[in-house]
Amino acid sequence: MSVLEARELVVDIPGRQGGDPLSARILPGQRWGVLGPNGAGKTSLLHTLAGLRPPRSGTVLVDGEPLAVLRRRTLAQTLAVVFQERQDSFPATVLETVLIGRHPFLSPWQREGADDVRLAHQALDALSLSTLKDRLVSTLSGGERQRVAIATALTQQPGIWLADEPTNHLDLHHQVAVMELLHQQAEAGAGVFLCLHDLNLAARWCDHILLLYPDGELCFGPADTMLVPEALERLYDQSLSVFTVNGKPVFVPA
Ligand SMILES: Nc1ncnc2c1ncn2[C@@H]1O[C@H](COP(=O)(O)OP(=O)(O)OP(=O)(O)O)[C@@H](O)[C@H]1O
Repeated sequence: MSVLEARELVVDIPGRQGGDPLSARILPGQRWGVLGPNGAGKTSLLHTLAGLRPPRSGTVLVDGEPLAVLRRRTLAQTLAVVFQERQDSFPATVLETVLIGRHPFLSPWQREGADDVRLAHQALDALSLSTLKDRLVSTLSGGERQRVAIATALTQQPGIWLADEPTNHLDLHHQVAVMELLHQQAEAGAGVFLCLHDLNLAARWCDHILLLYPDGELCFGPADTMLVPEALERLYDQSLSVFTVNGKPVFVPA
């Protein structure tokens, strides 16, 4: 189990002055959803938390250690990133790609062992990809590639998930399956941090919400305190109608 912490973190958004510093801890078992309009800085925040982009100021810590002093290998054994965009041009099969999730645990030139292959097959099964295991990733549909990316992260068995729009390209059934999978990961002790565009997926599956405004203003807290129509209407500059289904709010454009 791992803790991801942002301490007085200001993300470096080119051309943006200021921005609220973020001080928050993503604890084991928590499911965070980041909401905000296009260009608000969700991806930049996620990349900064992953150590892929230097912050303008402040620190990111994993288990109390600043990213700057953590070995990349240790970080890769702890934290998985599912990117919004990816290049799958390298000619590799689905199984070979998913096995990349085991690489942080292998020494240089070490081949994957039986346990690594078993974990990869489990992940393929969880994402309904087993029948595609020998296909070249470059031949897959957008939604199938998205599921390969999530299966690769699952094979990594991370304590912290950073996923940028993990339901991108997915049909309704697979959106629900992926959100359920992330819920199970949290129940097993992972911290989950997601950028989302779908308010209703966030309302149903996230227990913490971070609202990110285009000028860098932010606020966060338990989901039921953040998913307030007035706040969301200001966030998206869009009037909303709200219904309640199974005890959860459902938002539709008014
Ligand atoms: N390398 C860069 N150079 C210049 N501008 C950048 C760079 N990276 C990000 N930006 C700008 O920073 C802002 C935040 O981008 P980011 O991708 O983080 O937003 P987002 O909230 O994830 O948007 P979306 O919902 O469209 O995915 C955008 O205006 C973007 O154009």
